[in-house]
Parts: sequence; C-alpha cells; structure tokens
Amino acid sequence: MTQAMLQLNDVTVTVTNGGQSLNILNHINLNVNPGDFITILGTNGAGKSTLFNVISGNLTPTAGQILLDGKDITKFSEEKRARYISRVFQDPKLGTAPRMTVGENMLLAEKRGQRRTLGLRHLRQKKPQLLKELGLFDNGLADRFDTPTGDLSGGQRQALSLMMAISAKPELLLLDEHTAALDPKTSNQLMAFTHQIISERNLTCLMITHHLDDALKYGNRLIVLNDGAIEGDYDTAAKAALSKDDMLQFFDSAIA
Ligand SMILES: Nc1ncnc2c1ncn2[C@@H]1O[C@H](COP(=O)(O)OP(=O)(O)OP(=O)(O)O)[C@@H](O)[C@H]1O
Repeated sequence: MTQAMLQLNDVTVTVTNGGQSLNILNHINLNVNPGDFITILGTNGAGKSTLFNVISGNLTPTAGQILLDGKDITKFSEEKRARYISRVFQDPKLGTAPRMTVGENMLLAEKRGQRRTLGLRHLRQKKPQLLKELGLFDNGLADRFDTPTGDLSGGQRQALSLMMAISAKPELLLLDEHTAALDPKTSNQLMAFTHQIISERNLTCLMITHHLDDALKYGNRLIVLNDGAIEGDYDTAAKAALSKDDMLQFFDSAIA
C-alpha cells in the first residue's frame, strides 16, 4: 500500500466564543496520497481555511497529529513547512511582493523555505529559464518580467503566485480559492492551466473552491466539509456519479 503523503489524525481545533468552546475542526481524519488532486467544497464557515491553516502551520491544532511523508510535522512552524508545502491565496495581493518585479519574485520563490537573497547577476543568469516558465501560461506575464507585481492585473498576479508556488516542486500544493477574485473568463483560463500543470508535474494538491463546476470537473477526489467535519469523501468513480444538483441539495440542507 502507498504511504499517505499527508495524514491528519483526529485533528481538532477548538476556539472559545462568548465563553463557549467550539470545535471549528472536529476530529478530522484524512489521508492524502501522492499525486492526489483533491477539490474541497463547503459552506461559508465550514472550516476549509482552518483546515489549510493547520496543514500549512499557520495554526496549531488543539489536538491531533499531522504527518507529512510519515514524519510528524504537527509542531513545525509555518516557515519550516514552507519548504514542503506551498499555498496560493484568494487575494492576488497576498502571493507576491508588490514592489519587486516579476523576475525577482520568481527568483525568490525558487528559494522557498531557504535563506533568501537576491543577486542581480543571479537574476540575469536565470532569466532565460524563468521566462520559459512564465511563458507556459499565455497571459502576458513573460512580457512583464521587469514590472513590479503591484502593477500587474489580478489574473497575472494569481498566475504568478501559482508559478511561484510550484517553482521549487512542493510536496503539497494548497490552493485556497485561487481563482475566486478573477472574472469568469480569466478564472476558467487559470483553472485550466492549473489542471494542466498539476497533471504534467504530478503534483499533490488540495484545492478549496466555491465553484461547483470546478470541484466536479477537476481532480481525482472531492471532499465536502460541513461544520468542521468531513461530511463526504468521494473517489474518482463516486465523484463522476455526482451531479451539480446533488451538490446544490447538499448546500441547501447544510444551510437550512
Ligand atoms: N480564531 C478564531 N476564533 C473564533 N472563531 C474562528 C476563528 N477562526 C475561525 N473561526 C470560525 O470558524 C469557522 C470556520 O472558519 P473558516 O474560515 O475555516 O471557514 P471557511 O470554510 O474557510 O469559510 P469561507 O468559505 O467563508 O472562507 C467560522 O465560523 C469562523 O468564524
């Protein structure tokens, strides 16, 4: 049997709200296999971002254990985990340093999880390779190599965040609604590119989305979160049998 790449054993996050204890993640057990591309759906407040926060090390669980490649990383800091785990956020502003150019951001991303220094000579040397990477997604990013990322469009910035997140191949890629802030056409283009690059590079990925179509169309597995717990875990075959109506019904009953 393949060893799970990521294991969450009985992971619980408890917060105190108005004097009451509340489990915003409630005994989560999850095994992610190498090469899995898992889409994650859930209502607002279901615990999706909290799940990513405990996996990335942004939040320490109140109880339970997180293993990466069999190694217990529960107590590892976010910085230490950054070598293995990369994350793209919904907000285009969060993934890149706005005053630095596209090229400089890409160069820094290659050193994810290591001491980061920027040398101009190094940037010149690396430029052809970085341009090749940037040119993989046809949205003009490669032509803006020397542009500060703060001057890019949201779509270009999210594409850059994705390229940066995968540049030093992560063990695990977390996509946190990375297309949600984009217009429908740009969102579809970036999603198609995301799918292509994940398959070509055989990345292991968890992707939170509110787009039912994307959740059903992409990936080999679908997880549905509700009230801090995994309510559904569908493999490729079960996922293929699901319809958008099934999912809409789930959302109706979860919210009702
Ligand atoms: N530090 C905290 N203290 C108290 N409650 C919190 C804290 N962090 C999150 N919550 C609550 O936990 C629940 C889950 O939040 P989370 O952001 O993980 O949901 P989500 O599924 O990502 O939602 P959305 O789709 O709206 O982004 C929410 O009800 C939120 O208000």
